[in-house]
Amino acid sequence: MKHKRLLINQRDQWATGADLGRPSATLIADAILIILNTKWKRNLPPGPRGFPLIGSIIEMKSKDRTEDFARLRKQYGDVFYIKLGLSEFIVINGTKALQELIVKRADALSDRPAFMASRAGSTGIAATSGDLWKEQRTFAIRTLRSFGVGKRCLETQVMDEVTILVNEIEKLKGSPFDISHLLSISISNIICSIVFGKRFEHDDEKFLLIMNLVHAQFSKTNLLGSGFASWLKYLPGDPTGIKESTERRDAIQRFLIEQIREHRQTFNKENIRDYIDAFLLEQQSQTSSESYYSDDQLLGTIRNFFNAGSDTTATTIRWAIYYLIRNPNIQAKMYEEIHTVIGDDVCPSMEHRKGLPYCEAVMAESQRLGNIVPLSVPHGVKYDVNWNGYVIPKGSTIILNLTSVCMDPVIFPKPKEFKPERFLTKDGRFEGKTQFFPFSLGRRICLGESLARMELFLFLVSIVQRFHILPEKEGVFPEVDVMIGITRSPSSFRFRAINRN
Ligand code: HEM
Repeated sequence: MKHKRLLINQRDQWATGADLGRPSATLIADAILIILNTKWKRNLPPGPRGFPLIGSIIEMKSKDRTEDFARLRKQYGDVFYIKLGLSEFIVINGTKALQELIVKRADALSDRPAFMASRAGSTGIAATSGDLWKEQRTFAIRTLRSFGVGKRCLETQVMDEVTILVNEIEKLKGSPFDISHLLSISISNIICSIVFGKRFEHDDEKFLLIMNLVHAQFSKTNLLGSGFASWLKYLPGDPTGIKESTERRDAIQRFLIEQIREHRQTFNKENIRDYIDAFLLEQQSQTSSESYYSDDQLLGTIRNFFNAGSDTTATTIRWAIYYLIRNPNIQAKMYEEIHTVIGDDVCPSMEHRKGLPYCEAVMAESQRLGNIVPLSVPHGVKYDVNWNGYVIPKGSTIILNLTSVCMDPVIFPKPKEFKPERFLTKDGRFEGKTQFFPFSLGRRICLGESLARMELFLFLVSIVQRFHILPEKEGVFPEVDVMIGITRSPSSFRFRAINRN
């Protein structure tokens, strides 16, 4: 009702302006009215009025888009329309609207917007749409599963990396350090083993450089900016960071091309070692020249796995460590549970998960408050969708405001506080709230979710089992700046890890 009333108000205002027919009205004013009336006739969801060419760019006042969207949501409701530059966006807020649109209207709202496809060269899984995306996603899920993803057998591989990480931390003998590099190499090694069939050492300078580029790609890339202001790349300088982002992407790509070349040289169809081999085998079996299994497609897909599979999980664990240092009582409670259920000498395994509801709650709360992918990844609209009397227009870009869920005070009272208990029932069982989607929802839901959940559990529980994690200086809690790109990540911070024995 609220939306409808607002829309009627807007219509009234616009109609009044048009009816006045002031003789002094300039050509530009006429053009504005035509554009505004066009919006009205299309029956779009309510939203700020905007100006020709720039749309409502002036509404984007904060460094953090989610703050702008929260303000606009209060004004226009859960689903609002905003034009930024020449591009049209529909921002979806709150559990109910996200489920109604992204899940129930999945057929129309599961594409990617055209600007993403052109940025990523229309290859891979994350930026593609239609039959190509469906085929590649299905192949990816099947193949990842055949290499253990979603199964218990992957646990040994993850635990090998956990053990190496814990030993590296041990070598520091409690002196302050920043875990970012160690963690990203450990986490990345898991997806590298599945995709390239190899892992990298913690002191491998070349690989560390690539990891830094991946982190910068996620924490600095302004995906929305490139959606509505791609023309800025033609201006001198690099006002939106698009050029820098493209350079990073090319450097990562050179590393990946090297991996593919090595695989081609040693490929043996009788011994399929990893994802690249599985793809090459499929490529050979394809007879049509229109095959979806092109070289570019292989590169695009492994770029998705390598990027998405490395940084997101490592960032989540860094948030969790940050919250545990700042909340010593919660850390103590988490350790107590691990100590009681697993003990200090047995390695954690996925089997322990059910017996560790408090640890589960700490992880869920770290994902919620860390809010790693605040606006998910934009979706595209395949055809006009009618929703609550409005039209979600074909060709517009959908923003899934996942922050509106993580920070919803009705689902999560006092949302800015770190309170794992909110994920526990009265009798202490873990209750993963169904209205909470850190991995997004609908057909595009993260395809690495089960791998990420396994990594989060085994890494975090192992770290807390072995070490008491403390601030760099006794009694001075770390403070971080929040870096917002595709992901929301903490700036680097140092802490001490003291062996509990
Ligand atoms: C805590 C860790 C992770 C989080 C929070 C996360 C979150 C997300 C989100 C929000 C999306 C966008 C979904 C949408 O478009 O609506 C996504 C997509 C994706 N994720 Fe993850 N992710 C994580 C880990 C991983 C891992 C480990 C992999 C490795 C396989 C992965 C692979 C992908 C891929 C390939 C897509 C694109 C899916 C598609 O477009 O069909 N992610 N992820």
